Amino acid sequence: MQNYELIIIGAGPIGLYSTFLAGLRDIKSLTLEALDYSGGQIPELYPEKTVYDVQGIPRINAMELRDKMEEQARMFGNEILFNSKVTDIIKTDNGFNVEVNGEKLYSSRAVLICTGMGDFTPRKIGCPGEDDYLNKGLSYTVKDIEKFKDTVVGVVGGGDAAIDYANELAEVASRVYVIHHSEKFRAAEKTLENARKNQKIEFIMNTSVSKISGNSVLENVTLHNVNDNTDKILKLDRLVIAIGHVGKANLFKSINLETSPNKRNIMVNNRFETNIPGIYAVGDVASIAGEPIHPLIAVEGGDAYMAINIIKKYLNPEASIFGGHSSSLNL
Ligand SMILES: Cc1cc2nc3c(=O)[nH]c(=O)nc-3n(C[C@H](O)[C@H](O)[C@H](O)COP(=O)(O)OP(=O)(O)OC[C@H]3O[C@@H](n4cnc5c(N)ncnc54)[C@H](O)[C@@H]3O)c2cc1C
Repeated sequence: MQNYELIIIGAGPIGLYSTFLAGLRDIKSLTLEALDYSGGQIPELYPEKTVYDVQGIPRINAMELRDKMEEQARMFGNEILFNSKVTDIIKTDNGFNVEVNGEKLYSSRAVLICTGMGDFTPRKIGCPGEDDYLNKGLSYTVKDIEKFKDTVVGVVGGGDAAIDYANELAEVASRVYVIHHSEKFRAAEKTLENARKNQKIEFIMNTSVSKISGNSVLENVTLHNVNDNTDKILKLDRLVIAIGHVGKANLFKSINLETSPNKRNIMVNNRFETNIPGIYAVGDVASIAGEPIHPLIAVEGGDAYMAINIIKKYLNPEASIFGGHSSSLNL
């Protein structure tokens, strides 16, 4: 069995930054990622978008940012393994055994959980036809925007992902319908305002999709108005269902990590410690002292910096909590 000081679970933005920071603090770490690429939500949910709110980078394509984060993560040679889904964490006398893909074991003294929103299982509507038209006009994300050129698209949802997608799709599609089951939105006000001003976007409120139909590809959706109980058919070329993901924070059966009431976040204190000594959590998966963290790369990157310094002190009580300024290094 291979031994490490620290095992980092997840190579999303925060797992990648934690990997770099572990190298910076001279911690022998292994990062385990379920997918066969890094970046978490970036490649899965918004590869084509521009990011504006990372310190010192006025604007950057999300995938370019991911590439730079992976380059930074590899700076000190800390290992990253893909296709390695952590399926269990088992407490031992000296730390933990970490089970990958149901069998292979690695051991470490500490574990940092950076599993974000989990393994990206999309939440389904659950209506007839949903499974039949997957990848035949129906998708849960927008990965290749060119495929939507000159099409009529329906976007289901009222959160950030749905309204972001509607704005993005309106740049290439001929018409975009936002189909939302209520009158209230969870999306950021500015994004919603932009969508409302866009002539190509039409909002269909208080409406759910009750059936998806077509021949070899998706052609129609049946819309059910939840207020007056009427149905109507809408002709579409494509449908994007963006109503969130089914995430469960603690998938590790041998340890009893404290989670939020909805089971989507792991509870940590302001030192990013979970209820199990030696196991830490940071990034979108963590909830600090019961409060949600701002789901932002810059904010959670700062948290990862703190967490790694705290882990350094846990691994070596003689070490200083502050590792010094990176500008003093001569790399
Ligand atoms: C549409 C959209 C736009 C956004 N725009 C911005 C923006 O402009 N600026 C900004 O700062 N933030 C933005 N965000 C938020 C930002 O992407 C997240 O805050 C960030 O991705 C959180 O990183 P993370 O590493 O905690 O989690 P994630 O990105 O969710 O990554 C978690 C990783 O862990 C892996 N994983 C999960 N379970 C396991 C397991 N058991 N074993 C191994 N690996 C596992 C997953 O495969 C994934 O790669 C946006 C998010 C969305 C959805």
